[in-house]
Amino acid sequence: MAASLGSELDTLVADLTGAVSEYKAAAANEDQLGGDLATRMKVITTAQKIVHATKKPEEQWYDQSVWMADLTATRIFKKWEAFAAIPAVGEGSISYEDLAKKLDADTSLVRRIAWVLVSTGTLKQIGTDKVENTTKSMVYVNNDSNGMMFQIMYDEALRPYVFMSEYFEKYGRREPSGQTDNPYSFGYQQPEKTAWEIMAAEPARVDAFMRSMDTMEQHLPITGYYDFSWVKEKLEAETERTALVDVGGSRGHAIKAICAETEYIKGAQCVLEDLPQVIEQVKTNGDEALKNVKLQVHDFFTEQPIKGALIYWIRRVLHDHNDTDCAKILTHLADAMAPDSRVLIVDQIMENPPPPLVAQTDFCMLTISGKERTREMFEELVGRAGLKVLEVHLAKGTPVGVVECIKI
Ligand SMILES: C[S@@+](CC[C@H](N)C(=O)[O-])C[C@H]1O[C@@H](n2cnc3c(N)ncnc32)[C@H](O)[C@@H]1O
Repeated sequence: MAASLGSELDTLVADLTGAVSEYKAAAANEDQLGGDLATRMKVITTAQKIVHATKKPEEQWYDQSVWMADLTATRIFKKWEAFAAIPAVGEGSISYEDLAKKLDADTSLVRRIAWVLVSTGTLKQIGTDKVENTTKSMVYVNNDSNGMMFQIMYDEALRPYVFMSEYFEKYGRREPSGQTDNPYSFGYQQPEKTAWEIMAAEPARVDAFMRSMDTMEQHLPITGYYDFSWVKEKLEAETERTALVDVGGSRGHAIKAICAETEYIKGAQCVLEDLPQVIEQVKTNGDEALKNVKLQVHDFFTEQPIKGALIYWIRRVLHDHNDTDCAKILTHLADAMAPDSRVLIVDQIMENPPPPLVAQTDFCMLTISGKERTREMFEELVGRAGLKVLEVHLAKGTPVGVVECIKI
């Protein structure tokens, strides 16, 4: 071992010991503000650095090939409901033979697929002929939202990834910019359609996608990192004024969270905007917490109908779109703003360079011509719409933030 590697490992091990202490302290305090998540991530990233430093360059393909097999084996077992056919954690094991009978498959085939998952720790083998679930494999049982997240990434992103190099051969080495003719539609061999049109043809895929969005929600806090209190005084002086318009607000979950957090922003002062089918669904759902909220059908590529609201809130929308389309969306908001209005863009704020989970999200958005953005990219983007960034408010322990903008 080279001396430099030895001292690098010593430093990393000391960092890891420190990170573990911080994590234990944060976990003991039950820090609700994400400190627990942040300190846990530090343990993981430091441990990964140790592995990275120890691994030789010529060994990288080992992991890459193992992950390819693991992804595929996991997807097959999930589709076959094999994880559900194995007793739940703590309830024992099943022989490969009995599992194969339940799955109507060859025992030898079931064992070979399971071995990949045993090798990566997803499943545990007992002796030579039995297998049991682990807490990791249990996420693939019963439509668990984390398992659905894996499924959606495998089903929706992997095929565009596999064909992406061919895409660039055909369309040129350019960032994709269209709703159609992007790596997603190319990968699905329907270049003339948008991702949503392709997915909509199979209701089960749409259902899986919606479930995965629920999981995303758990990782992307809505409240707790932006101070709405400046709105309070304004609303006391102008009782008729719209407090908040949620642009592309979907089920109204952000409005509910903000009203609950602030109390001084009332549902009746909020407007939920989305496409007709979404607003129709919200009406059908009849959510009691949204009963006073104005439901407004609106296409954000057209003129904003609610003028002079205090806040135009636009969350997890811009990363679906290229810069030209985002500038159009933001320009409609800028045109509707009063001098004291603010646009709050809520999205991931990428670091440069981004950590793996954010880099992969950006890469995934590339398949549909969307992108994640750094603070500088947001500054440039909002400038194109006649806005300027006042401040960026980051949610502790997550890559999410509010980009607070005013009119220039
Ligand atoms: C990724 S979701 C984000 C939903 C919500 N803002 C949130 O934070 O979870 C994007 C939303 O934009 C809506 N949307 C897509 N195109 C739209 C358009 N042209 N006009 C208005 N809403 C649109 C979708 O229906 C969906 O509800």
